[in-house]
Amino acid sequence: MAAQQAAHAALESVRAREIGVEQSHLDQVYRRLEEKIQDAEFLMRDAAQRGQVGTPGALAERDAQVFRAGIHLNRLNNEFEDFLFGRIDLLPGKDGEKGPDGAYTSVEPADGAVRTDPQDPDRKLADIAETLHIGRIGVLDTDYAPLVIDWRAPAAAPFYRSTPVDPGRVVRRRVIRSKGRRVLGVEDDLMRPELTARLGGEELPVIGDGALMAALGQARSHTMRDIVASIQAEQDLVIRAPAASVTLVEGGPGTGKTAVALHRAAYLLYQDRRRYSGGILIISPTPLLVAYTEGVLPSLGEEGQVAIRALGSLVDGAEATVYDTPATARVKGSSRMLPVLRKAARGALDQRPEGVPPEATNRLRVVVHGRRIELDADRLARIREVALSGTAPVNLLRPRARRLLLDALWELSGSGSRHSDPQLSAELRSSFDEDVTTEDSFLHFLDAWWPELTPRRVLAAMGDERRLARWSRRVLAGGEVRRVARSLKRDALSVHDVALLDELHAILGAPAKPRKRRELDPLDQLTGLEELMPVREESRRERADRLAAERVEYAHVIVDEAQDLTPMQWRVVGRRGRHATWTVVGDPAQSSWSDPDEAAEARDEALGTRPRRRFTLTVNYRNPAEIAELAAKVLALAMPGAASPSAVRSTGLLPRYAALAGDGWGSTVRAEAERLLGEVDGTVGVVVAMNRRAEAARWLAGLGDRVVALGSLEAKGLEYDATVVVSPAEIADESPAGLRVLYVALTRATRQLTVVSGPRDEPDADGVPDLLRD
Ligand SMILES: Nc1ncnc2c1ncn2[C@@H]1O[C@H](COP(=O)(O)OP(=O)(O)OP(=O)(O)O)[C@@H](O)[C@H]1O
Repeated sequence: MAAQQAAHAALESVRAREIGVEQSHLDQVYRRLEEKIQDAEFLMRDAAQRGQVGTPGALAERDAQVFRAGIHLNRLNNEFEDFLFGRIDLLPGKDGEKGPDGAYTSVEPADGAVRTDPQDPDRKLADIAETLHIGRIGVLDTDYAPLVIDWRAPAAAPFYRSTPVDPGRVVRRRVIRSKGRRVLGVEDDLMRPELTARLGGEELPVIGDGALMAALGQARSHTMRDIVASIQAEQDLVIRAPAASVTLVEGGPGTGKTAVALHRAAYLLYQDRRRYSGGILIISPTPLLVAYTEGVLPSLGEEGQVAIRALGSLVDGAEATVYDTPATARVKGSSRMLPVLRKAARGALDQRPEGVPPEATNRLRVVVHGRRIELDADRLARIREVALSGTAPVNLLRPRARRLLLDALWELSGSGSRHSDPQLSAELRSSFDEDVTTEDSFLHFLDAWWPELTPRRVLAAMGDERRLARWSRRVLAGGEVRRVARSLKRDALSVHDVALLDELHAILGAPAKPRKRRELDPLDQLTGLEELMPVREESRRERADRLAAERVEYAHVIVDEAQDLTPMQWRVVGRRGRHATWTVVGDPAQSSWSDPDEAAEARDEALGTRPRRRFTLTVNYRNPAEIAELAAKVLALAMPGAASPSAVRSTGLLPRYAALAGDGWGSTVRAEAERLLGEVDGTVGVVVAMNRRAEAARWLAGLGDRVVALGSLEAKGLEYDATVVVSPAEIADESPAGLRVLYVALTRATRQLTVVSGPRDEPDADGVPDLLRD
């Protein structure tokens, strides 16, 4: 006992000493940071004074200097919770080369770095040649020696990549825990345990183990944390993969796909800030997942250049707030909607704007040079047909239609045949056109007969079942038409409607703005150049501005939960990254889309022929083994033969089963949620079938904000300390992809899981539902 106490005391004293070592390094770092802040502030003041000199050169230089110093100050002033979090002690490298961050570049140890102890041939000896500290941003000392290496710099890679199997130069890898300016603890991993390594003449001490386990065991909040201090080797390979083309990442629940995607965005910006000034877009399936993840990039010192958007918020001015039934979603998400939308975009022209009487569009009557000329309904229909031939965007065809109307009126007027002199004839035509196009009756007619269509207007027109049936003939079945039309009658949009709006935007094109009369191009005075009209009515500059405002494209697109994108959503996403490089992360076993083959085809179309690199993540960092094992039973049903990721830890806490008590779901679920709130420090998620969302929120009323109720589709990507999954059978029966959705629901907990069963679950005497029995 006494010996044990002595050993413990000795260990504690080494720990205290090592914390002291890291504390003095952190003090040095902060001293240097303060100097740099002072420098930056000096630069700002200096620049302000320079502004008073007033020569154009000095002003430009001042602006550039203020800009640079401002960015610098901002980064330095950013209060990072754990600014410094890692350290590696390295053997000497093969060559003596140093990189831009001041560290040696060689990955392999120098020959002879490890030697045999002359006194004990079984003992290997080595000296540490270099110690690097890793942090959120790089800091150089006044002599350019690296005080802290940015976690994204090449020299930091061994901190993440080194393993006992493939240690490279790393002997000891240390995770440093700190808060503000205080070092709280250190955790070491030995990469070469067989070695007796010396640093400054003393044997290298090793403190504890399990920095990763400590990170995984922490209570969860409603926001995701970064994982910079514990990125694992297989994850690091993805984060630092070259961005040349498409990086495809697959992995089961909890393997860190979302975390890796976010860290990759920060890494890419660090690597090539100029290239990614075009922006990085991260696409999330739900606003809940956006809210959960959006704090991670600022914690990595990256903001501004990265946009995280939910699929339902990708179109400006539209926001998805309601859900479609699975059957309706299946139709709206399918690429079968494409021909329907194309027909609708042209067909919607027939729909008169509100308050416009029928005679306003089935007859055009104008008075020119004192004569009345009229085009009847048949003639107008033929003109529309000619104008609409081809696949050009409907709104860009309005000038062509206008031109065809003028041609027809001119022909009817008979004026063309009156003069054989081409020049005279052309002059006459031009004055004819001018007369007609300034007449109110013509302008009103054109607005009513060829209205500028907006995506919203076409979508609303599709809410008329008869019309939709016409536009979707031979594409959609009667029941499908009914369901889609009914869903489009409501005011609110679903995530699938937003994709339809974006597609319609592409089909319609932005309305061409006619120029003001005084700006008319001389070319407008010519005849027979219908095809030029769209270009002539809008200058090249205007067009460029319009296109820029119309659609934002990004330099890199990251798709999270990619397995869930419908074919129509892949088209939306594809339009935002036509010239981009891509990172696509997902898990087919969690797909809530009914036809994965159709979605894969659409994905391939969006990604084009760009070469792809594939990665697989294999370790589940979220669920303890006890929960992962239960989820694997559902995986076997949902995707027979698919491999489960291996859980990295176990808690000894088996999932609990509760059967519905006498007074209904409310009291059973509430009691279970209350019990779990008492057992965990963090959050509790209650997952129910989508149609029970509203009542589930009522069951939990008054229990506080550590507990939330979620529909099965909303649980995607999120995690909680404990979860209650309500009626697996109801979730599984919700849609053709129900078993995969249930697999998602069962894999959200980091500590505890309770499954509550109702009669539909056919629970056994222990409350275990039929679906989860062996
Ligand atoms: N290297 C790591 N160190 C510490 N925590 C990690 C690490 N990798 C992943 N985690 C944690 O594991 C959990 C799961 O990560 P994440 O949500 O990124 O997984 P995922 O693969 O996207 O899961 P899902 O497919 O279920 O959405 C998160 O809490 C994350 O912080």
